[in-house]
Amino acid sequence: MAPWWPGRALLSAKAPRKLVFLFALSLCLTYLFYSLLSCYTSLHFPLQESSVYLPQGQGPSSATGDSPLGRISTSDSSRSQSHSEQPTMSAFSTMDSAATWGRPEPKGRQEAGSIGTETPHSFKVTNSTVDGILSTQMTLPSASIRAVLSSTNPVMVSAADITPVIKVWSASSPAAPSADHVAASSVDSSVDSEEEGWDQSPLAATELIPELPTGFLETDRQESNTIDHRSNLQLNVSSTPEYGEKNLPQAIIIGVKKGGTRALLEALRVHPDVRAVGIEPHFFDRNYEKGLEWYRELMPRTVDGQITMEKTPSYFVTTDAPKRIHSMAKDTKLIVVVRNPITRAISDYTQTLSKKPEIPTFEVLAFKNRTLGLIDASWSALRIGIYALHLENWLEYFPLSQILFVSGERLISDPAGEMTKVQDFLGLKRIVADKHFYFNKTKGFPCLKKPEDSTGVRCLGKSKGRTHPKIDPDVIQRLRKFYRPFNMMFYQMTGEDFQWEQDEQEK
Ligand SMILES: Nc1ncnc2c1ncn2[C@@H]1O[C@H](COP(=O)(O)OS(=O)(=O)O)[C@@H](OP(=O)(O)O)[C@H]1O
Repeated sequence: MAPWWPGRALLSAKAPRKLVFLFALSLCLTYLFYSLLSCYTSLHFPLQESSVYLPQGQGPSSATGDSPLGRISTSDSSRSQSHSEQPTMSAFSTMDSAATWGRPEPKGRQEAGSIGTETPHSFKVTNSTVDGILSTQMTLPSASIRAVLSSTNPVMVSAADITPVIKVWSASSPAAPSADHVAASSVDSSVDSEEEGWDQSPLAATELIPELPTGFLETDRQESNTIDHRSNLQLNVSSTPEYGEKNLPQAIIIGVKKGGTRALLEALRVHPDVRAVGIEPHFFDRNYEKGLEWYRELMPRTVDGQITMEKTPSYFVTTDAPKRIHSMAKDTKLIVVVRNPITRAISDYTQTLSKKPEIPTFEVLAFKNRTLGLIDASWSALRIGIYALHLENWLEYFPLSQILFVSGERLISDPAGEMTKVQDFLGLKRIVADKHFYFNKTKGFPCLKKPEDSTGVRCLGKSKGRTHPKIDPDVIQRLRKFYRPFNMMFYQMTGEDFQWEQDEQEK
C-alpha cells in the first residue's frame, strides 16, 4: 500500500516543490503577521489597560507578576471599545496649523451651569512647534493625546495605522471623549507620595542656627503617614485650635506626585488664613466610600476668613477625582504642582528604590523594548508625567480658570514668586514672601524661616530632595522625545510654557 506521504518522489517533482515552497512561505508570513499584531497590541496599553504599581500584598499584582514592583493590568469592555474606536496618528503630521480648536464645555458647567460664565476656552500655543508643526489655537482631545502616546513610540507608526485624528472642535462640540479608560485610577498606593513636614535639617557651618522654639513652623508629626495608615484616627494638625469649625476644603493640591506638593503646602501653612490637614487624606481616590462627613472630620478647624486645604497628589491621575470633587463643591480651587516629567519620573523611581532596593534599574523599567526604543508608558512613573492626558480629564469638570499650575522648578528657584501666584489665586493677602524663605546650602533647597526671628529655619525631611541615581543620557534623550509632544500639548492647554525642553541637564 502506498504511504499517505508521497515523500521524496513528490518533493522531487517540480510543480509540487513550488507548492511546498509557497505553503512554507505563507506559514512564515502568517507567523510574521501574528507576531506584528501581538507586538502592536502590546504597545497599545494606554488604550486598553491601566497598569499600576501596587504595594506588596495589595491587589492582584502578584497574580500577574510581570514586574517585581507588582504591575497589574485591568481591562474592561469600555477600554476595548475605546480601543476599537480609537484612531491613531503619526505625531502631529496631520495637524492643520490653521485650525481653530475650542475646548469642550466642562461637564460640571454643562450640568450645573454655574461655574463661571466664560465661553469655552481656546488657547494660543505658547511654544510654537511640536516637531515643527503644532501651532495656533487648538485644544487637544484625549483621542489625540492617546494617538500621540502611540506615535511617540516609534514602532507604532506604521502606514496602515496612520489615520488623522485631529478633529476641529467648535465651541458647540460635544465634550471630549472621556479619559476614564486611561487615567490611573488606582495609582500605586504604598509607594505613593511621601508626606513629611518641615524638619530642622543640618545646616552648613555658616548656616548653623539654634534650635527652633517649640511651636515655630510647627511640624505635624502625623504628616509622615497617609490617612490609610492611620485608619480612622483623629488627624487634626497639632496646632489646630479648638475653636472654629471643620469645613470641607475650598482648595486642594491635587498633584502631581513628586512635583513639590509638600513644599507648597507647608509654605501655604505659614499663611494665617490657611489651615491645612498635614496628612494626605486620599479621600477622592481611596477613601471615598467613607463619606464626606469622614472627610470633613479630618480637617482642621477654621474661623471666618480662613480657608481649609489638603493635598493628595494622586488625585491628579485618578479618573473619578474630578467628578467627585466637583460633586462636593463645583467651585473648589485646584492646584497642580508640575515638574519636568523626566525629573519627576526619576524622583518617583528614586522613592520606590529607597523602599525596594531590589527593583530593576530605571533604564530597564522605562522601556518595553530598549532596542526598538519603545518606551513603556504603562509604567506609572512615566505615565504620571503625561500631564496633558490627565488634565483633559479635569477639564471636563472644571474650567481652566479654577486650576492653578505651579512650576515645581520655580518653587525651588523662586519660592516667593510662586507663592505670590498661589496666594492671588486663592484670594489671600500676599503674606508669604521672600522673607519667609531661606536657601539651605546643605539641603540644596529653600527652607522656611520665621521673618522676625532669624534663629531658625525649617527644611523638608530627608525624603524630599533625595539624590537621584545617574540615568543613562541616551535614555534621557529618548524620554525627551517621548514627552515632547505631550509637554507641548500641556503648554497649549494651560497657556503656559514650563520650558522643560530647555532643561538640558537632568538632576
Ligand atoms: N523646599 C523644598 N525642599 C525639599 N524638596 C523640595 C522643595 N521644594 C520642592 N521640592 C521638591 O519636592 C519633591 C517632592 O515632591 P512632593 O512633595 O510632591 O512629593 S510627594 O509626592 O508628596 O511624595 C522633591 O523631589 P526630590 O528632589 O526628587 O526628592 C524636591 O525636589
